[in-house]
Amino acid sequence: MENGDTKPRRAGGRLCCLCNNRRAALKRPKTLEQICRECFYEVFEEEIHQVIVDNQLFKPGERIGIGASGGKDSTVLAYVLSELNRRHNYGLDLFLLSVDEGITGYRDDSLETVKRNEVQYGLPLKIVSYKDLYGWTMDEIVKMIGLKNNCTFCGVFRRQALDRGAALLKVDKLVTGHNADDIAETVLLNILRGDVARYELLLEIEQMYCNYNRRRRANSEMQTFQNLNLICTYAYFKRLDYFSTECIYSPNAYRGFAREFIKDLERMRPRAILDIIKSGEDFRIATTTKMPEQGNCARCGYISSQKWCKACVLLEGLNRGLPKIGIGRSRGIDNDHQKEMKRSNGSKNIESKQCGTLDF
Ligand SMILES: Nc1ncnc2c1ncn2[C@@H]1O[C@H](COP(=O)(O)OP(=O)(O)OP(=O)(O)O)[C@@H](O)[C@H]1O
Repeated sequence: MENGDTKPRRAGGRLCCLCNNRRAALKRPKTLEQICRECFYEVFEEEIHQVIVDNQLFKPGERIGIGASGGKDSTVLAYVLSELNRRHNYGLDLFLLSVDEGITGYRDDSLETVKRNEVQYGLPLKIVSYKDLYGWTMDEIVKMIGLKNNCTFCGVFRRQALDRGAALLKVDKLVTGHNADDIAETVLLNILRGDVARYELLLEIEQMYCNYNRRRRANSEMQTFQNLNLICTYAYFKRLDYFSTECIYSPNAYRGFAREFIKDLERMRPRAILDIIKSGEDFRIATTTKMPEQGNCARCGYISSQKWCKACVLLEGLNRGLPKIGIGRSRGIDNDHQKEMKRSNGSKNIESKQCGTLDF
């Protein structure tokens, strides 16, 4: 995600619109009100609390995993959730869950931040690694396939690794720190790609709160996301300990363009991001459009609309030295595999290896 660690702009010498007492420190994009730091903390935290309550996201006694990358969003999420859990007596058992993709000089450093967060917030931490789950680190994958398409491997493996880690922790739900900017980018990118099926699936998956329901992500009703600038401001004012370096393997120019475009729009109209998300939510797919049917991967059991899930397809390609299998639009294992095997004259049985070494 974009590094937005800019110092928040001062809102002149005006008084806070909410308390009428302290000096205003920033402007809220939603209401354009000038507010002070203390009122900002309260509004920011209570907005999240309200969404949790309105959508009955959690039940007392539940075990909740927090996807912790060490970045600002998940650090703010972990901090705010543990504060709210205490303040409002949610009665939740919170855990940090990190995925080590095996990216030297990036993830190893950010994991050090998460280890400090473990102590600072008193939340137990579980780390699962691509090496243990799939037998490959991202460093090794990039060595084999180069920089092009490496984000596809990383994204697919991470999504599944988070689910596997959640199963190991026996959590009832997994929450991630996707912010409003991430969601708006995804809405825009999928419209630009004309990929409606993926669009719906991503909207479902890339929500700040995903209900974790063993091997299957249920539809979440959570539809409110905090804006990236506000998250940066919150982390900056609160002096939270987070890691803010960009991944060394993520050139992803197309997403970068969408990000810059959205930022420009936001500068002109602060509500732009929320409006893009709203449009995404209101977007209805024509009933004549064929949607993928969701089932389970025949090999590892993970949620999949194809015979094999994307992670198994990609992993098979890596293990066979045919890493292009499964890259690009999802046409299913049979199609991709046949093409790649034709090219390589291969004749091995595709269903020969298990996906990863850990079971659900
Ligand atoms: N390696 C990881 N381990 C655990 N959770 C992760 C990991 N990478 C991403 N996530 C989860 O997915 C969310 C969105 O991912 P994204 O790639 O935008 O994260 P980031 O920019 O590295 O960090 P952040 O979103 O925390 O600022 C994160 O907030 C986090 O909850």
